[in-house]
Amino acid sequence: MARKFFVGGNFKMNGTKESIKSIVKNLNEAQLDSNVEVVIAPPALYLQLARDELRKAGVEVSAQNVYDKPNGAYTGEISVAQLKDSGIHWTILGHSERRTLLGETDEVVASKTKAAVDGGVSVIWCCGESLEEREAGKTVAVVEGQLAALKAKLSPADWEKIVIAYEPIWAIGTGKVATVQQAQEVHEAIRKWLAENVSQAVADATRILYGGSVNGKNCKDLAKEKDIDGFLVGGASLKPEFVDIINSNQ
Ligand SMILES: O=C(CO)COP(=O)(O)O
Repeated sequence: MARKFFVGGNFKMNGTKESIKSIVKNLNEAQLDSNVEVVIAPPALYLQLARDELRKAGVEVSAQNVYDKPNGAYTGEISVAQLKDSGIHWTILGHSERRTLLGETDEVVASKTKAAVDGGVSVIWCCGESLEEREAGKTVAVVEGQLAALKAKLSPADWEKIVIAYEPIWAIGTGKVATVQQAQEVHEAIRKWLAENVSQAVADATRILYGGSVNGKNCKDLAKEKDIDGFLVGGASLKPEFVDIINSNQ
């Protein structure tokens, strides 16, 4: 079954009104492969701005995080309903920066993912191992543990709203991209896990993105791999080369 190539731009805590307008203008004017689904994830404060400025079919705006409670006394948080109310239908969840810097556990990430999906917001769910875990030969076990915590909270139909992003922590923002083989190996393991633990249909349909120092130069080789269905891009999504990454599967 053909999986539509997917490219996400995670701006993280970067950008100003001016720079985000300029990135969106660049996308509006670019020639983008129409077979690719694109989402850009600016900081929460600029979600509405990005949405208002976007004129491009096939490009959507995503949050970088959402809370799992519907409303109430949760200072600083944003609910799924508030995203929907602002026309935002995607969120990233479980990014390693939130897991490591903000202490989000597998269970918290799973609970937020469930809340998003239940509220009709699709999720780019991130997983990945640290350098220490990779060197100890634990990569697949770590990722499978993260997947198992997610599965515990989801019903089988929920997986339709999930895109998985495999982001080895040691490759994020370091310029140290996983080799094509390293990435493909983990993507294949994730797909196998889905087949064995959820269903063959979900394994066949779920997009698995690679993230970690993807740029305009290394994207084409990675995109050729059979289990790499797109990218989650940090630094390079703020630059004009993001267009080359979007078009890397042509
Ligand atoms: O964390 C990432 C995307 O979510 C990857 O970041 P970089 O592309 O900057 O390495």
